[in-house]
Amino acid sequence: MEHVLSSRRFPTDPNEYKLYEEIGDGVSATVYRALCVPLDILVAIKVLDLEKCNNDLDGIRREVQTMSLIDHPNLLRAYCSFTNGHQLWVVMPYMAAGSALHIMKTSFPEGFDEPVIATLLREVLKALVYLHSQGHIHRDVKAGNILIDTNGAVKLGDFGVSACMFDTGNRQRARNTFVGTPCWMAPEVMQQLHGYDYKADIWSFGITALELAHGHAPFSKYPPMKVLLMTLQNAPPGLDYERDKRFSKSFKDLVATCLVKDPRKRPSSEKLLKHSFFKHARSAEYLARSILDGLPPLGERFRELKSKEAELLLNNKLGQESKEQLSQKEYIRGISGWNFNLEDLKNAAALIDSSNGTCYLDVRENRVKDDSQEAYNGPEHIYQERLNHVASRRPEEDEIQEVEALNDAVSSSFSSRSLEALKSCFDVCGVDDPSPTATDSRAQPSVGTLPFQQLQKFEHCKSGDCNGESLERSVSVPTNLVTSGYHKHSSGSLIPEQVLSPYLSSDLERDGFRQKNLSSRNCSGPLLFRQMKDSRTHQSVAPDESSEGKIIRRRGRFQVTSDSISEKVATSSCNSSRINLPIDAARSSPKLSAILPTLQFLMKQNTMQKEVLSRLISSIEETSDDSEATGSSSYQSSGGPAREKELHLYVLQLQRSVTELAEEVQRLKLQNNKLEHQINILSRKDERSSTQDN
Ligand SMILES: Nc1ncnc2c1ncn2[C@@H]1O[C@H](COP(=O)(O)OP(=O)(O)OP(=O)(O)O)[C@@H](O)[C@H]1O
Repeated sequence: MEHVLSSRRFPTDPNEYKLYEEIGDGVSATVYRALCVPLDILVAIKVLDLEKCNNDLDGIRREVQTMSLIDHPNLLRAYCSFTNGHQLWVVMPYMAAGSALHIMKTSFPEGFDEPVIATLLREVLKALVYLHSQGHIHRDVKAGNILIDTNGAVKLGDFGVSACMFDTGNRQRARNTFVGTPCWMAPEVMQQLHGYDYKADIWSFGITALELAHGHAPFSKYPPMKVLLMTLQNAPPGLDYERDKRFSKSFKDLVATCLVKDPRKRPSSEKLLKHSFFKHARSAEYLARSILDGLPPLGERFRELKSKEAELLLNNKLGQESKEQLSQKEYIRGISGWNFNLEDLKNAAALIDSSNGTCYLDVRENRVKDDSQEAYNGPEHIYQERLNHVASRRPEEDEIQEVEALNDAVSSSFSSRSLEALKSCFDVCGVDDPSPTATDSRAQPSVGTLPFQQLQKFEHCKSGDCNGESLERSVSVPTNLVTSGYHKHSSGSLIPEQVLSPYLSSDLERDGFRQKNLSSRNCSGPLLFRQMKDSRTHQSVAPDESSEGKIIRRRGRFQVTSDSISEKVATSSCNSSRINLPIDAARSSPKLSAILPTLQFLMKQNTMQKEVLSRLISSIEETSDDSEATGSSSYQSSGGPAREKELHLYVLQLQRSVTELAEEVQRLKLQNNKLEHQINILSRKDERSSTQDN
């Protein structure tokens, strides 16, 4: 049926659709049930406000193309997409039962039974196997994105047109209102120390399994900051052998297999599909029978959820909203957003109420404690948890220290922008377009059918400075998708040096790949600024013209036009697209533009020095331990007091070095904080001046 539908031409004129009720909303979009009038087919239309994401149309175009190449029965693809005024409409199959999250919220608040979970997860996993084999990372696997049709068909949705936007545009401005809960995010994505790859989806898959089992994701009641710290510092969540008696050993094993902190130790999606747990999976009819029977219509359920949310908002306005409710509200909205801002998180940290005894940070061990987490952990983790558990409440000074330590932990865990993480970012396109050719993606018919011209027009009108060449550049991007599976692609705006190829299995391969791709990566999307790796980056973004490509400055972002784009320039353009601060500053004052790169460079240096010093300290400590051990044995054998004295002196010397190094670390930390503070002031100044300009 779907194949028949997809071979039909869906109109790209909004007047040909009749919008009915709202059936969903996310961070960036509202989804409606609608009728395609000429075809007399019910569809779902995702409506995105392009005006709110003024700086990533290129990303959207790119994703529209990517989406055109996706074709799998378990993936929700688009019939077509087009602009309507300042909106982007994405027309897709209507999944009448809604998302697994909506179904749970309505009828299964405690989670589904195992055969249902196995059936849902198997279908999702099939979609992931396909995506990964195509070189994509979904990055937003969660119950809210598992869509179900009335016949029990399951599709993984949300390729995050939204995500692109919120990486760079409105999200950043609106972040105080919409900071998602990072419950599904893999630790390596949060840290961004060594990059991440398709294994990040496996982690999210494991979290989704827990979500389907309990009715909510682990830590979902906590504010984002706490979730991040718990994910990073605690043992991975899991099914508890006591609490989750109703689940089989194989389910527990599946979850434990996915939720391993080291991504290299997680299985591939293909391997996971062979897990014995999926023997419990049943048919689509079974699913329809067991969870869809008697469900109220989707629109009605959605309205109910919205009114719950409105209630929470009202409580919030009255000043009675607890942090827990806040987080829950975001959860109900189904926000996951791999998109975080350090300041938001620090603010969230400041809000953490450690007095309730449920969660606190052990300053000595730098770990977040959570009474509830035990419930999620397998027995092997519980001992560790117990070790860290401090039963009594602590005095107020300790609490202040906790927040400071929390901030410290965050600063050391994340690079300054590492939490502006990435989200899945597929867009959709007309499925009735002929396949694009491998050799010339510019000739892709989707460009014609899809509203690239409209998007281009839109962008042109908005910015008034686009010469259209950048459009061509973006159009050429997905060629490698078609030509080879060995190119890496993620479903969204990536940090290419951070996102690793799904095909690289060993560490060696990964490292080699990362090295290689530092210079040769595809930079078509909004990328994270690689801090001061190349000081020319800054020089190249300042002028409006460069020798190697025309750089267009647009609302604090830069774009390189296609003519004679060298990779270097493209890289700097992409990178600079994320340097909100320096670029904004540059716009308002040339002096600031001169200072900021230096400040950032210093910050980066400090971080690096901190790392080197920490390594030095630990190696000195090791040496010191060794020498102590050797010392005592030689003392026993020789019994010479001279030797003892010598060793004692040596130990003292080492201790002094350690103290000095610790002081140095402290000094650098302080310096770092000052710099961060200065940058914040400058950025605020800049914001003020740009508001005045406007
Ligand atoms: N094709 C569809 N049929 C039925 N319901 C849908 C469909 N697409 C989306 N929805 C509903 O709308 C909700 C929001 O859609 P979607 O996740 O695509 O928006 P979003 O802005 O990208 O959200 P987020 O970024 O928060 O995940 C979904 O959780 C789902 O409940």
